[in-house]
Amino acid sequence: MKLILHYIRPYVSKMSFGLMIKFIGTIMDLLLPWILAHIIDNVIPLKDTHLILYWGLAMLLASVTAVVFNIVANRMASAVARDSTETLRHDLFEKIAYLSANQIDKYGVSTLVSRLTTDTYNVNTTIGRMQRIGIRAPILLLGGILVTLKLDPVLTLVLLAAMPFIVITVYFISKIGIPQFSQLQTEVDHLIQIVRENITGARVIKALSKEQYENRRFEATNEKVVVAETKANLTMAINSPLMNLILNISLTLVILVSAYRVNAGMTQPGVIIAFMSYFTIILNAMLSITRIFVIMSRGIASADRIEIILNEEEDLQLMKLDMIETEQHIEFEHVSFAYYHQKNTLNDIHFSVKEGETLGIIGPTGSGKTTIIKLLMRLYDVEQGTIRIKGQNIKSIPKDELYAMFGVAFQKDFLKTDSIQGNIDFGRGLNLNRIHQSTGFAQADEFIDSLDDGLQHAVHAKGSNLSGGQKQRLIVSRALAGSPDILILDDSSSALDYQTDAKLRQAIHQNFKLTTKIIIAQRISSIQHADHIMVLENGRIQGFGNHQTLLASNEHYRHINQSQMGGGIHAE
Ligand SMILES: Nc1ncnc2c1ncn2[C@@H]1O[C@H](COP(=O)(O)OP(=O)(O)OP(=O)(O)O)[C@@H](O)[C@H]1O
Repeated sequence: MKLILHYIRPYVSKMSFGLMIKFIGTIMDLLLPWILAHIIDNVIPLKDTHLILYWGLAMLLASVTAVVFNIVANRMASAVARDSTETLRHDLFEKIAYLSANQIDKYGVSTLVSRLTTDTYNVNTTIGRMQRIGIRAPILLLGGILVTLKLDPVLTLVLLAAMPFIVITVYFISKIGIPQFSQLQTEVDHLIQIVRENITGARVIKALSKEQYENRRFEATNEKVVVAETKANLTMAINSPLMNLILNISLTLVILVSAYRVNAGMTQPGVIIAFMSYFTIILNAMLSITRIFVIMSRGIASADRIEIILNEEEDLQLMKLDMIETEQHIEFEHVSFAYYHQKNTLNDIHFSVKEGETLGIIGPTGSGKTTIIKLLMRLYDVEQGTIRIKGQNIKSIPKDELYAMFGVAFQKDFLKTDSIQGNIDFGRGLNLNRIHQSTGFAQADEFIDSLDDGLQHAVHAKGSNLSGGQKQRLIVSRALAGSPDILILDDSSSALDYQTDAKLRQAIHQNFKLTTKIIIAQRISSIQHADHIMVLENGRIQGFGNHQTLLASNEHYRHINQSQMGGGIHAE
C-alpha cells in the first residue's frame, strides 16, 4: 500500500480535482430520490403544473450533471492510474537492469518478467478502480445514510444494524484472499518460465519430438494457475452472496417496519419510495466497497511483490581500497569462489597478465573458465582472494568505469531485434568507420557485404535468422568496436572454420597491440600463440605457461594437443 501511495503522490492535485468532480457527480446521484420524494409528497398535492415542471427539470439537470461529471472523473482517474504506473514500471525496469547477476539468479528471470507485466497491471487496475469507486461508494453510503436518517431515523437504524456483520465479513475475506492472490502470482511466474523455456528451446523440443511432453508440463502448471485462481476467486465470490444475504434480511426488516409505520400514520408513502431508492443506493455502495477490497487484495499482493524488488539493496558496493604499484594489468591473487555457498567452483586461482598480452584459457566444460571472466568483470564478488586491474582492487572501481574497460563476446551472447549496425553499436554512438573496421577485424565483412542491405540488415530476436558463425562474428565485432582495454573472447570462434578463426586471431594480434586479451577456447589452435595459457581443471589451475612449456611440462595439455592436432607442435 505504501508503494501505491508513493507513486500516486505526484498526482495528488490532479487526483483531488478528479475526486472533487466525482464528489459533485455523486451528490447529484444522491439528490435524485430526494427530489422525487419531494415531488410526490409536497409538489403533486399542490396540483401546480409549472411547479411540477420546474422540479422535473431540476431532476433532469441533476441526472445529466451526475452522468457527465462521473464520466469526466473516470477519465481523470484512468489518466492518473496510467501515468503513475508508467513511472512505477520505469523504476522497476531500471532497478531490474541494475540488479547484479547474483540477484537475478536469486529471483529468476520469469518472476522478474511477471512482476514487470502482470503485477504492474494489477497495481494500475487498483489505482484506477480505487479512484472510481473508492470515493463514490463511501459518499453514496454515508450520504445515503445521512439522507435516510433525515427521512426516517427509525428505518435507517434497522438498516444500520447490518453494518457490523458486513465489516466482519469483509475483514475475514480479505485476510484469506491476499495470500491467495500472492500464491496465484507465484504460479503465474512458473507459467511464464515454462513459456519462456518453450519458446527459447523450440528447436530442441521439436528435434527431440518432445512437444507432447512439453504440452503436458505446460498443462500441469496451467492447471496449478487455474487452481490458485479458483481458490482466490472462490474466497472473493463468497463475498457478494453473503453481502446480499445480510442486506436482503435487513431489507425485509425495513419493509416490515415501514408497512407498520405507514399504517400507523408515522410516515408518508413518498418517503418510503425515496427510502427504498436510497436503500438500493446504499446496498450497491456496500457491494462496491466490498469489491474495492477484492481489487485491493490483488493490488496489494502485487505491490508487495514489486516492492521487494525495488527495495533490493545494491549488493556489489563500491569500496575504498588501497592501490598497489604493479607492472601487471590483470592480477588474480589466490581467488576462490563458490556460487551461493555451494561447493567451490574456483580454488586458489593465482595468475597475472601484463598490458597487451594474451592469456588463453583451456579446460573441460564446467571447469570454471567463464566464472573467471564473471569474477574479473565483478558480476559476482569473490569471497576469498583479490582481483586487481592495474593495481586497483576491482571492488574499488566504479561499475561504469569497470565495464567500460571491457569488450566481451560471451559464449552464447545476446543479439537483439535491430539492424546489424544497431547490434554492433549497441547504443554507444560509434561512428560508421569504427563499425566497418570492427566487422573487418571480426571477418564479418564477407557475409555482411553479401546481404542486399548490408549493415542495415535486420537481425531477428536472438539472431534467429543468422547462422552460428555469423552470430559469433557479429558478437566479436561488437566486442572489438569499442576499442577495449581488455578484450574477452569466451569460446567465440567455435563456430568458425579454422581458416577464418586464424584470420580473426591475426587481425586481433595486429590491431589490438595495447589491448590485453583473454581467449577461452576448446581448440588448442585458437590459443597456442598466446603469451600465457592457463589449463583449468575442476576449478584449479593445472598448468600455466606458453604452448611450448606446457607441451613439455603438462601432461593434460599434451593430451589435448595430441587429440586435436595429432601430436606435433603446430605453427600457423
Ligand atoms: N549462475 C550460476 N549459478 C550456479 N552455478 C553456476 C552458475 N554459473 C555456473 N555455475 C557452475 O559453475 C561451474 C563452472 O561453470 P563455468 O561456466 O565457469 O564453466 P566453463 O568452464 O566456462 O564451462 P563451459 O566450457 O561449458 O562453458 C559449473 O559447474 C556450473 O554448473
